[in-house]
Amino acid sequence: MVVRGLHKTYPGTSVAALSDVELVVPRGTFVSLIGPSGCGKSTLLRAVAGLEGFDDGSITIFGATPEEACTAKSVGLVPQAPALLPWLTVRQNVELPHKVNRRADRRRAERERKHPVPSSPGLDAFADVDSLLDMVNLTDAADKHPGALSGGMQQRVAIARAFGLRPEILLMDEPFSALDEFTREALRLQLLTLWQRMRTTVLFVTHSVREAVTLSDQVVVMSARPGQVHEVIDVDLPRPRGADVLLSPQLHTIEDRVRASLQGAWEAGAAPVDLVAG
Ligand SMILES: Nc1ncnc2c1ncn2[C@@H]1O[C@H](COP(=O)(O)OP(=O)(O)OP(=O)(O)O)[C@@H](O)[C@H]1O
Repeated sequence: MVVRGLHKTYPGTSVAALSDVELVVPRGTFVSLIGPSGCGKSTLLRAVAGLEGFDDGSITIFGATPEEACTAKSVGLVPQAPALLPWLTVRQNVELPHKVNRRADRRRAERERKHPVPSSPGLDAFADVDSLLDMVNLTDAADKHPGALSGGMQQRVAIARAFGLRPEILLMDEPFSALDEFTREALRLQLLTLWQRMRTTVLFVTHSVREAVTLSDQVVVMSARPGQVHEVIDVDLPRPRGADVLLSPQLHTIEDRVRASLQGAWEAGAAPVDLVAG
């Protein structure tokens, strides 16, 4: 996925939400977006999803425009609040998109024949709902309705459903932000395990440095006013990332680099553009 020179100013505002944003998310990688509040992370994600127009620049999702990718159902979105259908069970919620869109399933199978996902020998197993539910520890809750689940469990259902559709790119907009820290940590590790099996291309918005570094191949630090890419930091930690990696000094060193970059990004955007001019 490639973003070139993206500009976006919301009607009625004077400062650009996004200005000259450049971003490359290589196929099969996990990339996080992090930055101060208001730097345009959600705007960028929504533009990639085809939900938000932009004034200038381009977005190409493995050869398609966001609108084409949306029509082809090759973009997945996991929002902050899991959008589950309350009258369906967990299993039915995960199965539903396959039932209503068999054509997208066929397109996906064709795409995966052309671009086999690396290091995913067990990928086919995850097309089946039982394996997906098992991966997110929801086997025992398969026949329950969302109302009977905790917030963390509901978000796991949404994540299983999104990965099960195997989109070309999965956009995740702070999916754990409403959860307590303990649940968040557990879900982060489950997402890490799931992703390491599936290798779906992911663009992930977060406010958590720990989350970004633990999960990602690259962390994109954004600055605000206007929203721009401040720095791209490679997370060259080995995968799979087990306890040895997650507790390693290297991980803490990268976290410190991201924190320093965030400080620089905050300082870069701290003086509002219109005040600087005055
Ligand atoms: N619908 C809108 N109309 C006008 N301005 C908007 C709209 N949506 C967002 N903005 C502005 O665009 C800028 C970027 O907002 P956006 O929500 O993308 O930032 P963000 O980095 O996702 O913020 P946060 O981390 O707080 O979720 C902000 O200045 C915000 O006020």
